[in-house]
Amino acid sequence: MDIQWYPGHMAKARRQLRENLKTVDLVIEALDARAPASSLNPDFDDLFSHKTRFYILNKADLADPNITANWLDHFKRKEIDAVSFSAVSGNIQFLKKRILDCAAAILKRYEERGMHKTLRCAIVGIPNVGKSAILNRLSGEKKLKEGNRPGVTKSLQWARIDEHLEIMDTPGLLWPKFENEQTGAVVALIGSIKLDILDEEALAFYLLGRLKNTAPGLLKERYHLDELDKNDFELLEDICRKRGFLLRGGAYDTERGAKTLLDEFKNGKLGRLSLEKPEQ
Ligand SMILES: Nc1nc2c(ncn2[C@@H]2O[C@H](COP(=O)(O)OP(=O)(O)OP(=O)(O)O)[C@@H](O)[C@H]2O)c(=O)[nH]1
Repeated sequence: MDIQWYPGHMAKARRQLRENLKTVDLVIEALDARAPASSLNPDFDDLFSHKTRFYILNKADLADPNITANWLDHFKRKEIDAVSFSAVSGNIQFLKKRILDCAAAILKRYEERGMHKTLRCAIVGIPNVGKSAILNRLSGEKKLKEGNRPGVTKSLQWARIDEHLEIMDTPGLLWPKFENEQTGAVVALIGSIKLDILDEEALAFYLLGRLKNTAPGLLKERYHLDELDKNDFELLEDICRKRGFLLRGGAYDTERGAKTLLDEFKNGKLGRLSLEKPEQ
């Protein structure tokens, strides 16, 4: 798989974001807790080099909780303020407090100057990590459109959370070229690239290879597989057999099998799984 994915609207959104940065006190970077390394846009180091940054490892409900805890330790050691969260089930008051705590020094400076200023944040991240979902939870309203596919948010938009906090939602931003195939595959697996531009079967084989090693029990259980000691194509055929995915003439519909495996992983149907550990 040779993945290159940097559509024009992202370049435009990046430009607009840069132009609006003056009005932003704190940058909140939403990562996918299942893949904090690959969902960390390396371009942000340059874009936000002069800003205070705060990481939210979102979709923690889908990730392995022990591995997420290791990631939080990892960021703490690097002196990066980070929190794990689930926009589906997380405690929103806790998240709000952590954001305000992270910006305490900024707020103190405003106070010292006699300004009682609302904290202005931008929430940024690669597509589909849950930026709009987090914002909707924070504001207590479903103001912003969400969708389990990349590219739902198209423009910058401010949302007032309360008298202390305003947050700007931003379109998902990737970077022009993935440094290796693995990053591209992981970004695709968490749903941040439109899958129709990829070879879905190749991605499904990659996922099967990973799951065989990291979560054999969950894989067997979900697809009622008796044994995993086979090549990835045979495993995909086994999944098709168990699900009854057959083409006319009796051949296995591996395209459908691949699509199903990828969708079920993306939506957390296989259980709580992480694709990356900090020590890797
Ligand atoms: N399970 C789970 N699903 C989540 C969570 N946060 C968001 N989602 C789902 O993930 C999908 C993407 O969420 P969005 O809020 O649209 O993501 P986004 O980062 O704004 O996406 P773009 O507009 O493409 O940049 C939606 O289907 C959400 O309901 C979470 O913490 N847990």
